Amino acid sequence: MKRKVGVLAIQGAFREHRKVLEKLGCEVIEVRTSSDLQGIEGLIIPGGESTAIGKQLALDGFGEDIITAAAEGMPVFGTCAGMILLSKKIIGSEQYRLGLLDAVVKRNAFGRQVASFEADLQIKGLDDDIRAVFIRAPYLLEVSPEVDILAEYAEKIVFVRQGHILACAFHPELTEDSRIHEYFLKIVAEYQG
Ligand SMILES: NC(=O)CC[C@H](N)C(=O)O
Repeated sequence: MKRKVGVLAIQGAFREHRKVLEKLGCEVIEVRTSSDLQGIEGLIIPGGESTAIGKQLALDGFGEDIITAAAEGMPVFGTCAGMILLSKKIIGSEQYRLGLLDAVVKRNAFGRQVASFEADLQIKGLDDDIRAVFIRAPYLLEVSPEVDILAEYAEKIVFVRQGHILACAFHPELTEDSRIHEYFLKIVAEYQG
């Protein structure tokens, strides 16, 4: 049986995530409304523009339904804008957020000069480095003790796991290396059997 994984498809890099998940043998559901959440075993929130995605989540209880599904055990993986949307607190912004990750996030945090860059990251639990693509990336300023830090770049927190919630500041869907998605699928298997 194929794993059924949802990708939030409001705005941003959802097609790229879809491709990686399909390559890994998943059935991919593009999630645009609450009813699309039915039957999915995990959800990816892509990079893009967190304010635009958040505005849609704030409508018709869509975000609340994602929070409920996560509370019932559905793993959620947020990348870049997705990490912002998962965080409990966004510095300097009152925009909508899901708050599933006990962390404080800073948007566009690496500054204008280095708005986009690539770096090799050492990831906890992986043998070889990952080439990570950062695009106007956020980083986490603070995390609670329940949050496991999986990678840092320039001493900033850029990849974390809190139980079945996974978040990274970079774009794992833009490189050929699919180990980050595989890591998420392991969490899905762990929580959904
Ligand atoms: N590549 C991205 O997802 C950038 C995130 C964007 N800076 C935001 O705040 O939403």
